[in-house]
Amino acid sequence: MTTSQPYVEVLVSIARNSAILFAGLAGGLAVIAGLAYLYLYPLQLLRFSGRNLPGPEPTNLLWGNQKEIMGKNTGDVQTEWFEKYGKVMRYRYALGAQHISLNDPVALGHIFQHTDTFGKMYRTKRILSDILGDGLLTADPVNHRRQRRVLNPAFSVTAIREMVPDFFGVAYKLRDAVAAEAGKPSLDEKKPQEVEVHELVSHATLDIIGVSGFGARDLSSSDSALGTSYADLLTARNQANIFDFLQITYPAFKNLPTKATRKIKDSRTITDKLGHDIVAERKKALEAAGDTDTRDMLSRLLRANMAPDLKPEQRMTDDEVMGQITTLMFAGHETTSTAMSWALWRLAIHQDIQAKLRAELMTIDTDEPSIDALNALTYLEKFVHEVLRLDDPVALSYRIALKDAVVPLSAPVTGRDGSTIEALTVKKGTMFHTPIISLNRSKDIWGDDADKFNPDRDTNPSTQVPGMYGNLLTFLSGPHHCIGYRFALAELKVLLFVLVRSFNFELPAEPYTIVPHTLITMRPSINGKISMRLVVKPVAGQ
Ligand code: HEM
Repeated sequence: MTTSQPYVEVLVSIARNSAILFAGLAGGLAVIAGLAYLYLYPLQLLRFSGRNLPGPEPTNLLWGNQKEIMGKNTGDVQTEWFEKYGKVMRYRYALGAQHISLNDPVALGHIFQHTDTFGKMYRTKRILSDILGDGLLTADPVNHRRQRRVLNPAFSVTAIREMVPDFFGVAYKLRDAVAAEAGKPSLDEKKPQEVEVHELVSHATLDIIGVSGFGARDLSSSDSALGTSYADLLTARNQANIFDFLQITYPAFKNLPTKATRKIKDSRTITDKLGHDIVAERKKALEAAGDTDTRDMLSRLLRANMAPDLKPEQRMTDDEVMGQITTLMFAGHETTSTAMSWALWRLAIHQDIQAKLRAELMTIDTDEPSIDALNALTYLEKFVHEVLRLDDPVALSYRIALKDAVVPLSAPVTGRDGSTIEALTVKKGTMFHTPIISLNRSKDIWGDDADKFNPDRDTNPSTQVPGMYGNLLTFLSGPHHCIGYRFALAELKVLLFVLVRSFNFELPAEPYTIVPHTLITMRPSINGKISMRLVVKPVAGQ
């Protein structure tokens, strides 16, 4: 026996044990991978009620079709798929999630109408309620009905008519800000000065919601504590990372203190405190004899909430009232600034349309027409409609079946197995992906030139769409339809009236690629940064 023999034995034994360990690990991993595969694909598919529907095959086991969806502008890939597979299809999201996606007006109308059967998804509500609190966007169906009833008078035709002078006040400030930027010398002498219009418009829409929403002037100013804490909330939301998404999807990650959640929590504390002060102050103003400045939405809401004929159980709590402040800022600010920026972009591309619109606006002989006078301008109405059709700021919505249900269809579809599907029978938990923008761009509804920007098109197509406005789903339909749609239309018209009479909007000499960047709204972006830069020239004689 040599002295090296024990070492050899030890080495052989280590190698044997390592091999066993390695085989064990590899086996364990194979079992996990097998279970993951079963979970990600066959099990999810088996449980899914839309498995017989046509649709694209998943291109990746883990991500399903999500990479193709994320790789294009929102709604574009779905629009292509609807043309290929029909108005009702299924596709797969990350981690095996199966979605039914619809472009059928009858099915969409049914889903948006029946809010007790088809609700908002938990994760969407969770993102929003962390930021906004207990407002209309996040309320469950029973509280939603109660809140909506109290809020309705604040959005009536009369209420909007009375708010329009405040819209003009902000619009003329915006005009001055645009003129100041346009008048600055260009940093590059070969190019005319460009104006960052999205930022300026965004300040204006925040100021409009501040003053018309709750009598708070200059929300966009850095001196406004509420405006600043709200801006911090949005920044934190935009900085959310993979851990934040895990928190939303999997409750186990709920208490993980990420940078974004900490920032949201801190800003919420400030926003809540300021919101409380605003509510207390508006209540006091309402109770004070002779108070006349109560045309803002919060005052109207409080008045409706304090009405003697409203039963105590129908009233909103103070927290709910406060939740409406952030909800209105959020729902009413980014949406309209996005629509307005895309409107200016369309004008810059189509100089003929801009000239025609300006000619109509110039026929008005006052600087502050009433909303009725603006509504009588037919080309302005057609232009706004076309922007809201093609450049719809809220391009997508989601719903989940809260119970087993049957969804009617406008026409039968052929299943993968060749059978005819007259109506969709879905199980509780089925997720619906509803790309609003695809219906707005549907060739079946708007004709072969549906992709073309054409304000002169007939806004009354033969297929009726169950939307609140102009056969579009832009403001959705049913009990959750946008409560602010009249407000938004009036605001867009006032801003266009002031800006287009004052300036000509043009594309930069070397146009940038401006693409929609979707995070709830489809804001314009240049090279990944939210932005829209245009050349702005004063209109002669103005
Ligand atoms: C062009 C501008 C706007 C667009 C495209 C738009 C679009 C929408 C859409 C699609 C929804 C439904 C979301 C869903 O349930 O999935 C919605 C809801 C809502 N919008 Fe708007 N909106 C706009 C402007 C406004 C304005 C100006 C306000 C307030 C002043 C506002 C307040 C709200 C509120 C509070 C809700 C929740 C309604 C509910 O669930 O009952 N929106 N909006």
